[in-house]
Amino acid sequence: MGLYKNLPAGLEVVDIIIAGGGTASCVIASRLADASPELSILVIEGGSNNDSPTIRYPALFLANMAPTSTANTFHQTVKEEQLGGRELIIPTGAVLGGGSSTNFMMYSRAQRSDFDGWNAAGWSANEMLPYLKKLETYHGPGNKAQHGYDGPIQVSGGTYGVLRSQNDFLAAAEKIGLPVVEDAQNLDVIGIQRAMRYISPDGKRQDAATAYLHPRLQDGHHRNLHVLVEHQIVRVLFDGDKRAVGVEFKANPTFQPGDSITRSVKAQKLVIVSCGACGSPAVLERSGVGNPEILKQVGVELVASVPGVGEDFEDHQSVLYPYRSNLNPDETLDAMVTGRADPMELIKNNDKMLGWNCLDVSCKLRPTDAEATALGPKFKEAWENDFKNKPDRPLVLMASANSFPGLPEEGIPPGQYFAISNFSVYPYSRGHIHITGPNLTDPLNFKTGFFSDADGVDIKMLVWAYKKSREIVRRMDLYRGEVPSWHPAFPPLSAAACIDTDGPLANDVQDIQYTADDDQIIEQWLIDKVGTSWHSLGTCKMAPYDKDGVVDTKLSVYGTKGLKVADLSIAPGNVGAHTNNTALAIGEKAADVIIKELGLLKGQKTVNSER
Ligand SMILES: Cc1cc2nc3c(=O)[nH]c(=O)nc-3n(C[C@H](O)[C@H](O)[C@H](O)COP(=O)(O)OP(=O)(O)OC[C@H]3O[C@@H](n4cnc5c(N)ncnc54)[C@H](O)[C@@H]3O)c2cc1C
Repeated sequence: MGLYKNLPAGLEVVDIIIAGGGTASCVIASRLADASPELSILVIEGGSNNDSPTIRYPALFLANMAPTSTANTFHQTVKEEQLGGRELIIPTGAVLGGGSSTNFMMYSRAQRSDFDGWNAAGWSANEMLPYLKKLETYHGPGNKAQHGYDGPIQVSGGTYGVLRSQNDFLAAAEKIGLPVVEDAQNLDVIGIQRAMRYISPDGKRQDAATAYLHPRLQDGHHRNLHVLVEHQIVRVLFDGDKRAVGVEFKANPTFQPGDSITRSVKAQKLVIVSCGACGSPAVLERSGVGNPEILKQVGVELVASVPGVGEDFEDHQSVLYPYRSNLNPDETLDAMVTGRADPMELIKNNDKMLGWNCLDVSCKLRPTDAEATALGPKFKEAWENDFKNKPDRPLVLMASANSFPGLPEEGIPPGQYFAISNFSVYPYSRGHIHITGPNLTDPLNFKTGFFSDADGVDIKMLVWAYKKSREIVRRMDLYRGEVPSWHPAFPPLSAAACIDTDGPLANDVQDIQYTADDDQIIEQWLIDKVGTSWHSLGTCKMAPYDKDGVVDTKLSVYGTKGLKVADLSIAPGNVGAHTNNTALAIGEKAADVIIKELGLLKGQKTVNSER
């Protein structure tokens, strides 16, 4: 099997090197290996193999968020002045399969206007839909023409779900006029649906390493596909013609502390950087590709002046709100999260709850015109420019989770909780991520820029989301009040004050009337609490060079030869979705682009050659 912890002899020269072994990378490596058995491919992943129960069993996903976990990298930002000087922690996947191995498994696809808005030849929604279908075997409801039924990634409800809380949420949302739909993942529709997940019908996580790479590493038909784990890319190597000819890499000291040797491997045809939106800019900059001024400051010799590298960082900006409930212990993940249940026992008993991520409802929502107007003139202007005439564009995504949204060390009071996550999907704020030195150990200069938009529109998105989500929850039968320390601290006499109730509210629940003071309290709360949705993108944009672009529509890096970037960093605009699906689709599309460029078709069909 071609999976190694140390590079074996004989692999000093390959055809293609893929730097990073995450979501998009696993797709690209697998499709290229299918296209040509002669093509030698080496994936170099900084993290370990993904053979851990906390990855395989969906219900254990929060274990990967513990600060001691090696499955994620916990990037630290600079002090963000607009957030009261807070330093944020932004986790990204750091294991074979990348984010797809550690994410929360919410199945969610971008909207039609997202791909169309990228304005990139070959990447429109109609051109991307075949890739979205190719990657999945869909077990959910909806129009069959818009889903795939024989792809590597199984999308299903998994082995567990709580119908009572799903029905309760849907009914409460309908009471306030929100649209409930079968399938909000068909590119065109928004609304509230029973969640589908990257979980197989028999309850296993569907990460890209498990679904794409491992079967090929084991089937005996892909002998030229090689994967080196536990090694980090230092930089890409170029010849005098600015052609990428290989990479320098080192053992990751977390896994192999005694080895500090810098090694190199050569690529005869192509180097593909696929280290994610928080990793790819650093690899390019250490290689001499980036803004000349930044590279000069950090002592890296310039190879290609590409000022867009590391700019325009975007994420979805998020806050989670827990509520008390009358849910039963077998209706939440709280026992597992607090350590009251032993995961090893559940595994031994093949417990169905293991095939559950506790996120049962998924929502893509937008305000009415009147609600948009009530959020102030600047918000109204943004609404009219960017949302009003694009009815497929949600303002926020919301999900309901049957669990307390924290780790045991955060002191969860005993009980059964559910939580609402709210995040904005098209924020106006931008951040950046750059190196501060030429070495892997040099810290990053990373700023999310959350809530830094000049017109203060981003914060209003989350004000609207908070109020709307509370109105849904207050109409649910299982609602027993807010967990006050996790909600804005409204004064006790405010109509918005948190409550503790023994039963559901009476039938004729009226909307809370928030005062100007209440609104201010919400905004301050958001400044104090806003964090990541783990959906980083846009730092090596596919855009014209003079618009901060880093790659062209064939994913080739400007000013270089034989070098591509292929991961979520290339997304030139945000998506109204959790981002895993878009990363997988970028992988599928990138593979087709490369297969055609290298002339590997030999009678096989790529998606677009079928059209
Ligand atoms: C905690 C969390 C929860 C999420 N929840 C969801 C969800 O429920 N649904 C959803 O749709 N999306 C979710 N996402 C987002 C989604 O998983 C990511 O957008 C997606 O995985 C990004 O794919 P990528 O290929 O761009 O990068 P990644 O998958 O992050 O891959 C990058 C890879 O490069 C490696 N790497 C980085 N630097 C180096 C280096 N120097 N050398 C070698 N290797 C390197 C990393 O270890 C990683 O494996 C979540 C993400 C996280 C982190």
